[in-house]
Amino acid sequence: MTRPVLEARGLVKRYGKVTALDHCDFDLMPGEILAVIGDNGAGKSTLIKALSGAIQPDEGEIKLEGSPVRFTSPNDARAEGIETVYQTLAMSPALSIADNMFMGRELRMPGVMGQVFRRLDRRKMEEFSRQKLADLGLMTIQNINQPVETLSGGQRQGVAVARAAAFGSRVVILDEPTAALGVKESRRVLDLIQEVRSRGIPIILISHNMPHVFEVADRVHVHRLGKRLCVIDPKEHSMSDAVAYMTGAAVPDAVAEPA
Ligand SMILES: Nc1ncnc2c1ncn2[C@@H]1O[C@H](COP(=O)(O)OP(=O)(O)OP(=O)(O)O)[C@@H](O)[C@H]1O
Repeated sequence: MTRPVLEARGLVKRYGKVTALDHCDFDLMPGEILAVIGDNGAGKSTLIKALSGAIQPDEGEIKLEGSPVRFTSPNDARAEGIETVYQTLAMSPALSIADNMFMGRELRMPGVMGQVFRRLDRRKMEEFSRQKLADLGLMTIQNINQPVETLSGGQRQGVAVARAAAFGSRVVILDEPTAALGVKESRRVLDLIQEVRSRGIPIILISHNMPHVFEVADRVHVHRLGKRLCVIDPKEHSMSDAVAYMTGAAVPDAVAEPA
């Protein structure tokens, strides 16, 4: 049996009287795009926040490649190769694309200039960013020193996904990456997601957009009332099945377990 890259058992997260996660299980298999779908307030964002260290669950266990982990911040998860693009993009609009790519892990100049004077190695950072954006086919961005605020919504989303793909050596998590994007821009982001998967990096995709989910996902985790209701194969279920499961209009007859 293949071991999950990232797994969780019995996650519980309470906010006062609200139980956002109610003994939630989760499995992400190697090299897959796993979509997480569910109604508003079902607990999807809370789940990925727990997996990415943005919040700490009250109960339950998370394992990365079989070993228990306890992330106390997103930086802990990033250090383990788990990169997340949250719904709020967390970009600095006035800074350049290159600066945004590196936020929090800037490259310093070698020797005294870097160690004592903390001078950034801008040339290296720009070169790296240019290469990563080119690798992902983001050729529409002309100038790596362009402030992020001058980019279109789709290009910004592209930079955020490229940043996650560049540093997410184990897992890339995307919370609603195509929300608020036009048709063309969404297409670009969906292509990027598939490009990341083709490099062997598994992706968790949270989305309300069923056509997008059914186009790219290998498996679909249906989340309802704070827990995983079932995992379905999008080739064997229709979009209306998925919507019926997540809203409670129908109950799945078999719960598909990970391979
Ligand atoms: N910081 C918080 N404080 C209080 N309640 C919270 C907090 N974060 C989430 N919740 C509650 O937990 C529940 C799950 O929220 P969550 O954002 O995880 O749902 P979701 O499935 O991502 O929803 P959506 O699709 O609307 O983004 C909701 O009832 C929400 O109000």
